[in-house]
Amino acid sequence: MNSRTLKRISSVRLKARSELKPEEWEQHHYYYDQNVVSCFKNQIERIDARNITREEFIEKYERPAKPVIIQHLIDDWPAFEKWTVEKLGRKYRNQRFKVGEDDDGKSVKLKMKYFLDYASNNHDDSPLYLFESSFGEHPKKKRLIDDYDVPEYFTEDLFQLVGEHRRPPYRWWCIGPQRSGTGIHIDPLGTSAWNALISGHKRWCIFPPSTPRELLKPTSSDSPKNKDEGITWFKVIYPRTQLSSWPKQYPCLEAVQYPGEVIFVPGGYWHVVLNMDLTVAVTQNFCSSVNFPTVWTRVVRSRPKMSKKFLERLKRRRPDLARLTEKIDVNGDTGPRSDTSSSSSSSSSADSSPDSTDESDTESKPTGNHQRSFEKGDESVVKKIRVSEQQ
Ligand SMILES: O=C(O)CCC(=O)C(=O)O
Ligand SMILES: [Fe+2]
Repeated sequence: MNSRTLKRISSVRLKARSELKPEEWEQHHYYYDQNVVSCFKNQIERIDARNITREEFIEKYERPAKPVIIQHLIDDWPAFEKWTVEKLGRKYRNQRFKVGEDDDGKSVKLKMKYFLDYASNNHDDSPLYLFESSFGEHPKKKRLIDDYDVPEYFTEDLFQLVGEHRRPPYRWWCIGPQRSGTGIHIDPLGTSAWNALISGHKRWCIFPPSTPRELLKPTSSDSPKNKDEGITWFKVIYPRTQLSSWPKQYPCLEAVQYPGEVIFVPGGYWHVVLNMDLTVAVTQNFCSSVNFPTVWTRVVRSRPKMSKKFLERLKRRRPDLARLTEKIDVNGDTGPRSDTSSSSSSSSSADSSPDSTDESDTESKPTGNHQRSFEKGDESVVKKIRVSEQQ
């Protein structure tokens, strides 16, 4: 690493992971372990988008909630030419991108030129991960939007109805150094996701929604300072999933995602990701008419203000779904929540108080050393909630 880079990285490391002393970033020597960044499993079904229409995809995969890797869905994206490390380093050289959050929930940012130097020249156990959700609102970074299109299978996007400024964050542009990743989690608000890989390789494990969190989540005794990191999961939990004693009803689906492939993660599924080499990807979460009943329940419970606006817009634009909300029992069980704190099963005050603000939201998108929140505008809110959840 260049000495300027090192200087910037030292300061960013301290802000993004205040619990780690400088020497603790490399304490496990994972850099020297080739095993964790290798994978020969291929347990997630693959399909070729050239032979499957949107309607077929919805009936065969989205409705039955089947995880699947889709080939040839994004072959025409300009991103394959535009998002090479060289070109990104030139076009966005001095733009600052989010690589983490500080203890107050504020974004920690780093210029592209420093991040790319760090990404290819660090020995960290779980390196910083560039995970940017607000590129759409930024004069220069918003040029990234021109380089991809939402794939045709995923074009229904009901949160669009509440407006760009009111909807929860929904798209993330990601550059992951080797060994960086996303700890085990369920995506927020019952949303499903697609994740499109432009370059590099991602190792995925996916588990059914019914898998008990106690089986899947590393604890502080497994790894006192790194329990939420993707690599920690692969070191600590993954080996257990491969034993004959692992419960058969919670199968581990493991696969490598290759460049050009899009993975579909249905709402409610647990998933964990490790970047096997330097990756560039874009991912979006969505509410469609298929996952609408679950998402609606979650929105009413944790974003009461947004749910009112959502219903108002649905009445005008999707009266069928507006009528459907009357039949949904929002107090019923919708399976595991998306929060990651092991102690938290309590519901937010929003559940019972219609006047409470959306700030009581407990649905965040927390992963590894980057916490992706589903809150817009005030990132500190999420941190506040996460703290209060753990009390
Ligand atoms: O590519 C990754 O790191 C996984 C991202 C993910 O699961 C998420 O953003 O929810
Ligand atoms: Fe996710």
